[in-house]
Amino acid sequence: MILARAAEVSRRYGDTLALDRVSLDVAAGELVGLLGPNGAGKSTLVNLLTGLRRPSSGRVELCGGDPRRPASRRTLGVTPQETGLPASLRVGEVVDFVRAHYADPISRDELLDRFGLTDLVRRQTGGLSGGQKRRVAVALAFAGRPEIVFLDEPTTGLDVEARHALWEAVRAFHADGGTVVLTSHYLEEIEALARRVVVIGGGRVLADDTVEAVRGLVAVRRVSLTTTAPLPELAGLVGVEHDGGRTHLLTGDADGLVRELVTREVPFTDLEVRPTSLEEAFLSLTRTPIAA
Ligand SMILES: Nc1ncnc2c1ncn2[C@@H]1O[C@H](COP(=O)(O)OP(=O)(O)OP(=O)(O)O)[C@@H](O)[C@H]1O
Repeated sequence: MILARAAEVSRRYGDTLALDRVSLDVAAGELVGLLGPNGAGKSTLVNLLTGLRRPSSGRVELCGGDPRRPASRRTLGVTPQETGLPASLRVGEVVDFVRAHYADPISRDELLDRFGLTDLVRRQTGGLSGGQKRRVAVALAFAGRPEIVFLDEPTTGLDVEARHALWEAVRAFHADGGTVVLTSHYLEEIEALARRVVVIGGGRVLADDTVEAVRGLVAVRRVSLTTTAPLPELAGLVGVEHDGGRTHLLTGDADGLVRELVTREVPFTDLEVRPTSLEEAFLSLTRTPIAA
């Protein structure tokens, strides 16, 4: 059963095309990571699928209906990228307030325990640290025993220990049959939780595959050299850039590329091989057509 679906969805904000004909199906029981750099369109996609915004064109569905209808959202839990908690309420009071919206909520103690918040139950949210607030915001998505949860960058601002505790809670929800869609800038984070990763860049789905396959796509290296000769056709190139007399070759197999440069007798000086950032890897993916 498909719980969330985007079909050829585009979304514009004025002149900005935030999503460009994106299609995505999330089946019940899946844990899907949306990976992409800043401004890729991840939050926009989450906002459309959770009914916070309308697509400019295309269709979105949540639990078989229009996400903007409250009935479709009954079994939905969301933690948006930014949340505001009522500063003067205690953690326990906020949890109870959210629980009160649902017919069969999880018990307060269980929710607090799952997210390691039991010690904070009497603390006013205004006095919590950024990481503590984030953990409360994520926990609230689970208050109504949702079938599907959308978590937009859930671990932003969390230290390593808190991040791992949160991953554990998400894994437990998923192990019980829950469906999760989470966004992240980090493949490592998605790898820790999901098998399926959807890479979004420039408002498009660049890849929708296993974490292992995507790791191969984004493990791009930059081989820089100075040469006066025109370059022959080289295998495995995902991008070429020129700047100030230097040529930068982006490739998934730097060793193979260097071997090829040598065997093809390309004259070069000042060879340099370095990893690209994920951001650069995404840019090269955006420029290179990738078989979906
Ligand atoms: N309300 C808005 N008004 C105008 N432009 C917007 C709005 N929301 C998003 N955008 C633009 O749409 C594009 C996609 O933004 P979005 O927030 O969906 O990306 P993202 O992948 O979630 O990025 P980040 O990782 O930085 O949160 C960006 O160019 C952004 O500036």
